[in-house]
Amino acid sequence: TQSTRPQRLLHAVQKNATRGDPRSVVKAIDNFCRQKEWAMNVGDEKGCILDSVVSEVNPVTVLELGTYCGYSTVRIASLLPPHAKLITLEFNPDYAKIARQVIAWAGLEDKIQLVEGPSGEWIPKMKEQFGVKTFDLVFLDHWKDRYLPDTKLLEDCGLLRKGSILLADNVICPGTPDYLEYVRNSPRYKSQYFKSHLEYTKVEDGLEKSVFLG
Ligand SMILES: C[S@@+](CC[C@H](N)C(=O)[O-])C[C@H]1O[C@@H](n2cnc3c(N)ncnc32)[C@H](O)[C@@H]1O
Ligand SMILES: O=C(c1ccccc1)c1ccc(O)c(O)c1[N+](=O)[O-]
Ligand SMILES: [Mg+2]
Repeated sequence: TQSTRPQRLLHAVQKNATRGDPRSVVKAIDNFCRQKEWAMNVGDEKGCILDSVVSEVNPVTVLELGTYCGYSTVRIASLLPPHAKLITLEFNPDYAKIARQVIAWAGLEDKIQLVEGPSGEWIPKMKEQFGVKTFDLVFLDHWKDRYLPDTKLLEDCGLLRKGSILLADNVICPGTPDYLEYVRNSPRYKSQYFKSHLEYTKVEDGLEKSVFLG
């Protein structure tokens, strides 16, 4: 039977990356996506911006919306301090299955909790199920029409505190116009755009970093 792209991406990790070495996993995926098959990981160019924001925030609690194969999950978790935790949400079981194996290859199971299911259902359960008070950093990278409703849900569930950072991928391509309008015009956020390119291409894209002001 024909393999899927996530399966081929996982095989490229198992073939080319060193077990327990997260940066080699990131490198192997970027090489696979540049040389063999494009895939919707945040990628190496926007990934460097992601790295700098993660290092600056030094978060203890991170929420990622949209795991896919775990590329950005591993990239973020590899920069977290010892007792920090990253919760990542993925509602496609086939993608989740691959991501668990990529995360295991990187040796980051202890820092990452992959939760299978839709963000709209799981965000309201964060406090009771995972003992989360608030998130220091949220990486939004799931379907683009969910960025705004899930941001409002995070606010309503009291999961953001003064200084929480939202970092959103793809605000230009494919684009998240309603989200962008909200975080750029709401008095409750201070936003900044980081110009870049759609992963593995020359098409313009960028990340929007928004600080919740409480
Ligand atoms: C662009 S991919 C994530 C890429 C990943 N962040 C990276 O950079 O490696 C988007 C993922 O979000 C998942 N997704 C979309 N909407 C979702 C939702 N409401 N809840 C959970 N997962 C969702 C999709 O199944 C898909 O795997
Ligand atoms: O929506 C797409 C998309 C649309 C059409 C074909 C392939 C992907 C996409 C493209 C780049 C991204 O960084 C990304 O996060 C996504 N996504 O699905 O969430
Ligand atoms: Mg993206």
